[in-house]
Amino acid sequence: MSAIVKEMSIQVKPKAKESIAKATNIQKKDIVYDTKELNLWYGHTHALKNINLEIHEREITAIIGPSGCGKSTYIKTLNRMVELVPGVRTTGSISYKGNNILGKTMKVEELRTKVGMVFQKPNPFPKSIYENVAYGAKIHGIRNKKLLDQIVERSLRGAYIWDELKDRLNENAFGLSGGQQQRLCIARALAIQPDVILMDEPTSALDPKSTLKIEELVQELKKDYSIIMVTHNMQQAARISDRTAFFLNGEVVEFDNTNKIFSNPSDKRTEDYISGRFG
Ligand SMILES: Nc1ncnc2c1ncn2[C@@H]1O[C@H](COP(=O)(O)OP(=O)(O)OP(=O)(O)O)[C@@H](O)[C@H]1O
Repeated sequence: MSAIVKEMSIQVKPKAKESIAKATNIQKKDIVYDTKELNLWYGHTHALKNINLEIHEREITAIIGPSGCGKSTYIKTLNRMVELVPGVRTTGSISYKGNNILGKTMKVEELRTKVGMVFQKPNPFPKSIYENVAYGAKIHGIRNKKLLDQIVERSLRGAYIWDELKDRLNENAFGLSGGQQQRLCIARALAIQPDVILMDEPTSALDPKSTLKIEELVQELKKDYSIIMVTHNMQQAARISDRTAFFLNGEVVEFDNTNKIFSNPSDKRTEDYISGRFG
């Protein structure tokens, strides 16, 4: 086992034996997304190849792998955002709570009310803090001020940023720090009361202190939400996720409990990647 794998396993230890036992015994939870034989092409580029993955509810699933291996493409299929790219074609199925979201009968708007998304760079709207969080509710027709106030407070509390922002609700969101903006974006995602939160490298633009806050927040959120997080930061995946999928060249090389992936991966390519031998 390489030094980095060892170092990572030290981080996921502290009770190596116990954690491996836990790894093989991870609690059985319901499946939120069941992806079967998913293939995706951007024109002639075969970006996802025969993906089979089960995402479990109220867990953090990390998606890791080198640049260009299909991580973002995969999570963007889960809310069908990938279709915004012209010329995208898919085969296979992704079942969300039993319904194939790639099927013709799936109502995309309905799906997106269940699936919030947080991006790499915080992307607040050029509006007040309040308006940022109330936005989703307003476009769903909610006009009642009292109800909107409640949604804003509940969502900011959910993102653990209410105390910091409660006296600044009418200020422009652009005046917040990067870390605060990202937590505001998480609050905005929570405001639509989703089941699932997709996160595409949510901390890559943040300093270590803000990163830590987001990681703590994400761990709190998994009590109520299923979270799928793309990350380039393997220590982060090891620290906070329950399961990890390692993608390479559009394929899933290995998908397992995070403790197992980082302490005793089954595939040599996984070990090489987490040891820093490539990528
Ligand atoms: N809009 C697009 N049009 C054409 N090809 C695309 C598009 N988006 C991604 N691709 C291609 O699909 C493949 C997977 O890209 P994707 O962005 O999903 O990878 P990634 O693992 O998220 O990469 P990174 O870690 O660099 O963000 C790459 O070959 C990429 O060039």
